[in-house]
Amino acid sequence: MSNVTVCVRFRPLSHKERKTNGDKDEREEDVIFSFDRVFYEDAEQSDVYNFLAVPIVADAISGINGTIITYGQTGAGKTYSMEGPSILHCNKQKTGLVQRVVDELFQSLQSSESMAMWSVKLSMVEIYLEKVRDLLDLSKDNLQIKESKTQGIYISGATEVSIQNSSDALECLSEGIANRAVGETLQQGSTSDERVRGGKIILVDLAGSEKVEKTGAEGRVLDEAKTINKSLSVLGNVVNALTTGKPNHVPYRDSKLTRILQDALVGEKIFSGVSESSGWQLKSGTTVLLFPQCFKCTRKFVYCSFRNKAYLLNNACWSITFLPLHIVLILWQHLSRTKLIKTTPKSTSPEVDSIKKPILDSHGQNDLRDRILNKLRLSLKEEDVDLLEELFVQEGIIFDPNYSVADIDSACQDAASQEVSLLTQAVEELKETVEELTDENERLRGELELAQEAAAAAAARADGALLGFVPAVAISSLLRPFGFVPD
Ligand SMILES: Nc1ncnc2c1ncn2[C@@H]1O[C@H](COP(=O)(O)OP(=O)(O)OP(=O)(O)O)[C@@H](O)[C@H]1O
Repeated sequence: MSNVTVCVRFRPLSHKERKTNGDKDEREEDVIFSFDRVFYEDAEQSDVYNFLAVPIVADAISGINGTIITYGQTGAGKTYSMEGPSILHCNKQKTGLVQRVVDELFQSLQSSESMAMWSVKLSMVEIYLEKVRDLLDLSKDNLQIKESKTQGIYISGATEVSIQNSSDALECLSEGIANRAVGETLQQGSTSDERVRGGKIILVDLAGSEKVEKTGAEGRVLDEAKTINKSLSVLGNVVNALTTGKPNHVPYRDSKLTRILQDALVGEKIFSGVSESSGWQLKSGTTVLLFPQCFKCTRKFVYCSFRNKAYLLNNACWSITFLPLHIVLILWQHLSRTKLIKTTPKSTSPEVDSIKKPILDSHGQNDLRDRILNKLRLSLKEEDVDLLEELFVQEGIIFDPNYSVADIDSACQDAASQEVSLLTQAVEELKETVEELTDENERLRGELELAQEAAAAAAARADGALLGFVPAVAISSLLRPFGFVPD
């Protein structure tokens, strides 16, 4: 059964980060996401592997494809999670996902009788400026992505190294990594009798999109950043199309990344008997999205939760000083929709159960979130909606599992009317101020007129003695051009 799992991993702060701002509480606001699993800074590599990769290896051996994608800003820990400190030389505790996947794969294959005939092939490619480069043969710098009935999506002409054991695999991976891997694919196939069963594991280290914003990059670096952004945005569009009812127009072909990941993301119409089922599902096995992060401060609220797998990440936060937050949010929005494709929740471990907080089901939660925010946006400004979000979170309205949909709706209305009444009060206060100012203006005008009359009378008395009668107004207009202004 298809499944998309979304995890976040917080790495420990480095010594320098601790010195600069690690001890300070710089939080202005919390960021709250929900994930299938949160790995905190004390999580071991084995915890991450056991949760997200073990099922993928088991699926691959049964001929089901699996994909692990890491996404995050520079220095967040993508490579550490994937490869550990070094693909070849690192202690057991720090060994990354790639090595563990390889070890487990060979152990399982070698111990499985039904897998007496198997073969494992490994390819490594990098998508660079929308060209697929072969990291095991750098002369192949523009490989084509093709599709066949038997193989599904494949990279035509990519070097496939036959691997007999895990140390061969790691040597080969290390060679490819030295050629600067962005994406890595590890493919395993097996044959038995006349049946051919192939499972593919794709391991992807997505480049971060923040580079262009933070560095003001130019030239080639800018081109690089733009293509990275484009492929991330196409990834979002693909997931969007799969989840929002236009599966006939899924733009897999708009980027090399999505084309390669098509098997992992593909939507497939499910037929049940003679009647077509309503849903679209992922055809492949598990796709895992791992977001490595630093455990730092935050500025904005976000929340989402998923059916039977909702986690409240209380007080978990990170710095947006270098986080391309809007990119993450857009991606996140797509990812939360991805969850809607999933039809059968997987059972989770007791450890996971102990930290999770199931809320509403994914449809309910997403509908509810959209409804609340759309309602508020109709009547309030964006900043006000942000404030209300803050209020909701502080009051625990959104996330308290005891709140019903009706409670939340009514809380939303209360908050909106509270906002309206504050605004009405402000208008009343403004009206009073305007009235006071009008009165003051009137009073000043009166004083001015009196003063003008007095001045006119005095002038008339003086002129009358010499010239006879001259109207006061005429005197005042004669004197004004010379700067005379009566008190
Ligand atoms: N979970 C962790 N535990 C201990 N150290 C970690 C952890 N995650 C990352 N680190 C350390 O943090 C630093 C940055 O990690 P890493 O190189 O994996 O980041 P990255 O996301 O791959 O960055 P880039 O995109 O620049 O390659 C490294 O020194 C790494 O050893």
